Amino acid sequence: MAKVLSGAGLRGQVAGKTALSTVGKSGSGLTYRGYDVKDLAENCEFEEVAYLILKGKLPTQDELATYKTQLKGMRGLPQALKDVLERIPADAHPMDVLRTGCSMLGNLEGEHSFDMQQQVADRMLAAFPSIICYWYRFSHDGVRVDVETDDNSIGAHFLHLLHGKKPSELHERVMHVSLILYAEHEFNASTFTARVCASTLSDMHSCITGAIGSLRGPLHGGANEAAMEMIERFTSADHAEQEMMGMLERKEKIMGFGHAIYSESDPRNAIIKLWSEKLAADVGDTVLYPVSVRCEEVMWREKKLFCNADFFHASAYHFMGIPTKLFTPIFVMSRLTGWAAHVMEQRADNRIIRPSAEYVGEELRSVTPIASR
Ligand SMILES: CC(=O)SCCNC(=O)CCNC(=O)[C@H](O)C(C)(C)COP(=O)(O)OP(=O)(O)OC[C@H]1O[C@@H](n2cnc3c(N)ncnc32)[C@H](O)[C@@H]1OP(=O)(O)O
Ligand SMILES: O=C([O-])CC(=O)C(=O)O
Repeated sequence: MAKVLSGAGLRGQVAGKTALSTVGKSGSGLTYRGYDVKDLAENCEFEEVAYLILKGKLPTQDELATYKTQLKGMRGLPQALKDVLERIPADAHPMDVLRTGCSMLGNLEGEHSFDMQQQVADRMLAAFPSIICYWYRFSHDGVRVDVETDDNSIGAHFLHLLHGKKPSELHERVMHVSLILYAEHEFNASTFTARVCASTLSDMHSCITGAIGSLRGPLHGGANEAAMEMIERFTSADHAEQEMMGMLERKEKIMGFGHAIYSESDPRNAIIKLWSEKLAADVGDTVLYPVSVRCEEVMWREKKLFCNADFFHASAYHFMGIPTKLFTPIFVMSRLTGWAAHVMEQRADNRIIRPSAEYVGEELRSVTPIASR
């Protein structure tokens, strides 16, 4: 059954054109520049997909090697940015840290001309894991990490900085898959934020800073953290079922379920679920994965609501030892590619985005002098 795409929230309204992705249109559900996300997640590294999204085609072996070398060389952070990160308290939300980090980078290395847009996007792609881990390790462990690692991928760079050691092959592969799944999703709220900002001919850092703010909310990217906070309260699958039934009765919103566009499933879920299962076996988990599966069963049985991309990401990240509050920043490290490509697409065929509002306020009236009010 197709989802009714109308009503509030601009649902179902075409707000522009894109050649970047299709959501819920083709049989496969999600495509990036014509490639099925499942195909990409099975056969590619994240850097190949970033190249596809940002530069328009899948790279050759040589192009990929050059791109990865280029990104590796851009991992360092200017001292002024490190100084700012060191002043942000440990109890700040990491999404706020990234928002500030991105904005500060824009002050230090601004996009002075749109000719710089590719280079600016690549720089952010390389620097965001450094920003988040530099702050996290300094504020939590008192360590000033050397962010210029020689890791072969963005995911490995992130895990290495976070844990102080190179990740296993399994963890590096899961990071590739996760970053691929989160990379691009048409006119979702954060991407639309970036495009609105781009439509004023603003700079890339402003567009991305705004998008980070939109992604932070629990109805969007923040749902993976909210899902984790929920599932870790459940001690068994039966306990999960009992609690979920109560939440549904109380008409509470359950994070990690439902979608604005998809009607029956989110194609990213089956992929990350499989990796979560592998990671559960790897760490010998007997609680969190069965709890997650039961949540999925209950929500479908009771409400015909399905897991979106965020739900099984929660357990997968947890099994890799990633602290919950860093879940949504990983989403940023990936979606940055989609945001930046949408900014470029908007700029290439721009008209300022300025919709109209239906006025529901007072009729015209005159001002009563202040002494008589
Ligand atoms: C990567 C991502 O950003 S994916 C989305 C991540 N967000 C979440 O997981 C948050 C939880 N989910 C939600 O809040 C919603 O499903 C959204 C924001 C994703 C989509 O919102 P909408 O398009 O407005 O949802 P939709 O129109 O399908 O809702 C239909 C009904 O199902 C309910 N519903 C939808 N999702 C949920 C949920 N997760 N838990 C409980 N009820 C839900 C709605 O409240 C609505 O009920 P109503 O008609 O009585 O008001
Ligand atoms: O498309 C949406 O509304 C939300 C989403 O799944 C995403 O941004 O990945």
